[in-house]
Amino acid sequence: MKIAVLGAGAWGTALAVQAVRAGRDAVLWARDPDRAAEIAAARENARYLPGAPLPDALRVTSDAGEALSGAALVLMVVPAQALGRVLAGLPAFDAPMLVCAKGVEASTLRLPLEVVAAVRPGATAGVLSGPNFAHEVARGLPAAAVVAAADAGLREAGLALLGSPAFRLYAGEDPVGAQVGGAAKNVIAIAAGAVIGAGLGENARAALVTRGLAELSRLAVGLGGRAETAAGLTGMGDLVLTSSGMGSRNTSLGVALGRGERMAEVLAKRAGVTEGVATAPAIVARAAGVGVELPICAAVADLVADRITVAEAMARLMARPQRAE
Ligand SMILES: NC(=O)C1=CN([C@@H]2O[C@H](COP(=O)(O)OP(=O)(O)OC[C@H]3O[C@@H](n4cnc5c(N)ncnc54)[C@H](O)[C@@H]3O)[C@@H](O)[C@H]2O)C=CC1
Ligand SMILES: O=C(CO)COP(=O)(O)O
Repeated sequence: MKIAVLGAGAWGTALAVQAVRAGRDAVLWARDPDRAAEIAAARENARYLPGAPLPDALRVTSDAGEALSGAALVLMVVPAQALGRVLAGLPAFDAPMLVCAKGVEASTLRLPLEVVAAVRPGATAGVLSGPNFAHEVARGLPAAAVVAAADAGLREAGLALLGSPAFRLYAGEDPVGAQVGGAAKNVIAIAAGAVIGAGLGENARAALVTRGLAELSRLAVGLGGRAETAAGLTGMGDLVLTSSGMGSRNTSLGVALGRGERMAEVLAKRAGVTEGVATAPAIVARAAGVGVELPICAAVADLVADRITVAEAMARLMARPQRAE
């Protein structure tokens, strides 16, 4: 059985390695032919996932038709802001897909599966999400994630095709909650990093992570998802992982901002995507549309737009009216 992995960043590369480990015929698609050739020749994705050798059986191509031909499952692993454009440019395919991006499309305020529905109406799609740093999955270290989809066949196929002893997959029936968790945790992680960078302490970080969880839970419910999903791998699990240390790009960006660096300087130094930056204002606007307030995400949106400092953002959050937890 073949799995096509579209997007050769860190996570796409790690998932392609995982697909081979799970016994599948895996093909990794990179949009740039030179990059695809470079990865195939070096047997390593030196730019996005250095130090992770690629198994011989993994094929790398820049031809999307070749990647998709005969695939039983497609993993969409381009960043959230590129998902719609990439989907629109693909040739026709029938295989179900799992979107692995975590974010909200800034131009439309859509969650990833809403992007799929708009660009590829009728496609069977779900999400793969959970606390998973790419480099650890590539090494085969133990990890768990959720295949969340409305379609039972896709949930079963995802678990059967991609799971392995070190990559434990759970079926999830709340794709909305899973997508909100994946998107919001990136934003909250920026806040968590920012307070650490600014020297505001571990108490502040724990408070932000916990109240951030309340934000993502409220929004999941506001968009038709389930509150309890927030307590699972795609909510609390990923929020804890992402907010815990410099292994996260979102947290490390927050730390740099907390230390007083400007956004332009921070972004200029990084090669990969930091999803929380574009998602912060988008998720706040999307939540406002359903009457849900996200004060921490709103503070991050102001922070990444260089409108306030970390100290000002924290002061604003601390000055909110007292209320029941
Ligand atoms: N890196 C990780 O540990 C994990 C990442 N994710 C999510 O997976 C998604 C992809 O992240 P990474 O693989 O880490 O990204 P990355 O930063 O390692 O690489 C970005 C990839 O996206 C490609 N790309 C950028 N703009 C594009 C465009 N307009 N069209 C097509 N391709 C484009 C780049 O060429 C590159 O291959 C994100 O939504 C991220 O939140 C999810 C779980 C783990
Ligand atoms: O999604 C991730 C972990 O689950 C990766 O987080 P960062 O994008 O912050 O590195």
